[in-house]
Amino acid sequence: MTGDNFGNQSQAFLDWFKSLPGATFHPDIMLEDLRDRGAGRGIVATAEIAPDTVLFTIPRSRIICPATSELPSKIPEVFARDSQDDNDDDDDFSGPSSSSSSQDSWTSLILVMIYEHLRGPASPWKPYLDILPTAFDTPMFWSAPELRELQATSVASVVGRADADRMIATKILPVIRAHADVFFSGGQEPLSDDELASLAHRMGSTIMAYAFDLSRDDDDDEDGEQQQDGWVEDRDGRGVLGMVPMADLLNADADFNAHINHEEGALVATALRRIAPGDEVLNYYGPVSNGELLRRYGYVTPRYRRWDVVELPWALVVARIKGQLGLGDEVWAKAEKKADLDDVEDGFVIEWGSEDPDSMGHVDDTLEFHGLPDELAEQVKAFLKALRKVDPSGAGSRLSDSDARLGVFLASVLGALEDRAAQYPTTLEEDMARGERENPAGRVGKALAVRVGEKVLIREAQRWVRDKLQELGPTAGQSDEPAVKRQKLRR
Ligand SMILES: C[S@@+](CC[C@H](N)C(=O)[O-])C[C@H]1O[C@@H](n2cnc3c(N)ncnc32)[C@H](O)[C@@H]1O
Repeated sequence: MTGDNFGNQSQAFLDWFKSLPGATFHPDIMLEDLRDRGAGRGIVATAEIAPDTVLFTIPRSRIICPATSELPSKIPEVFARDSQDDNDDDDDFSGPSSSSSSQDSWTSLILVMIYEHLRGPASPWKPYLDILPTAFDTPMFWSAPELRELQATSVASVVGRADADRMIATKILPVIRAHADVFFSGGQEPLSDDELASLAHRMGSTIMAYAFDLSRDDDDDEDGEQQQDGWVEDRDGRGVLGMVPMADLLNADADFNAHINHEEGALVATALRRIAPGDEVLNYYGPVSNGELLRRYGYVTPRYRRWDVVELPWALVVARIKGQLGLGDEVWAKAEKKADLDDVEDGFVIEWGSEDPDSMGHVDDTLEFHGLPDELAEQVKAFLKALRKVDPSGAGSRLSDSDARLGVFLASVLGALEDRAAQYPTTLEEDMARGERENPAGRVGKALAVRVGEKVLIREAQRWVRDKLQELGPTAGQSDEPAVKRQKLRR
């Protein structure tokens, strides 16, 4: 694309990066304009790259964080150590934030980023700050009609705009107002509250999509090998957060070819496998659903569907068990008391059960439903056991053998999944037809992709349950739903 400053800013950033003492940048990679596929800037290989090649190195001293910015030395009381030790409510930009004035790793970095931004050319990170985004596609910035397109998806209830507004009002604006001489030291006009709040939103969203968790130590992961616990995402929003120039220019997918090693003095990007000329160098943001990817990063990809999730409320399962066994509230309450569970989970996560990427960053492309959560089965089992005791001649008499109990469990979950699907105002078929008819671009297209992904997951979970019911025999769970052969889905 021509006629804008995009290429010049990329070049200025690259020149600046290469000039940093201790930084390295492999000659066979380059920054690329990927806006035509909605991916901003990215890094691509210009020649074949061998596995384990060091792609670039960022000295820790060049990361933007409270330890490297001069801001904490100017307002030490705000960054006092003991106020940052408390990470309990250190959720993320849109998550719950304590009402106290103490700063956490999110708000500390937001303050640092605002300070460095307001310094303009005086900031040592100016060429880097110039290429960070000013607008976002995360639902935090969507209009009401756009948000409605998210329907009953997992992301709809966790957009977090109000929490972010509250955090900015209680932890960011008061600090800037109290230290206006520090934040506006260049003699510029102080910004209004609205301007500052919008700047804080911008920095918070940048951190959400770009910052790295610097407290992660993967010394034993120096060769990019899979760690004992599997792949760890680079940004989990806890610990010490920092903005890592160049590392955060890597886009990501569920199938990826590069990894950022957190070494003592530097962060080092290495190739996990051979990268062909023209291929994009891709990082890994963790096994997150497309809904979560949209919430944090503002994009979706077909491959991330493998980690999609749907929350199944316990109340839907309970309603189906009660309906099936003809139980009133009173008997159910007695069973609940009898079951005497420490915690009754009020929802369960339905997911495909897909594997993590292998040690070279590969995932296979099949989507296959692997089963219901064990915790859901355990909780239903505990209630059915209790029912046998509190209502032995009624519901209990229909729960005497294990197949009967399994049938009730499966049929209830099948019904609950149907009720969960009905919470979305449109069906999967309607969504797919709309996708084919309109192929909507932008935010509406992303919302459609998230809800189609969730509805396909529900449909496949239903197929799996029907198969299990079928195996139990024709009368199991008194389901009159036809059995449908489970199929493997291909991307
Ligand atoms: C860490 S940054 C990566 C660099 C970014 N492309 C840029 O131009 O600054 C993360 C952001 O890049 C974009 N991104 C990352 N991976 C992507 C992908 N596979 N497809 C589309 N956009 C992607 C999203 O906007 C995301 O919020």
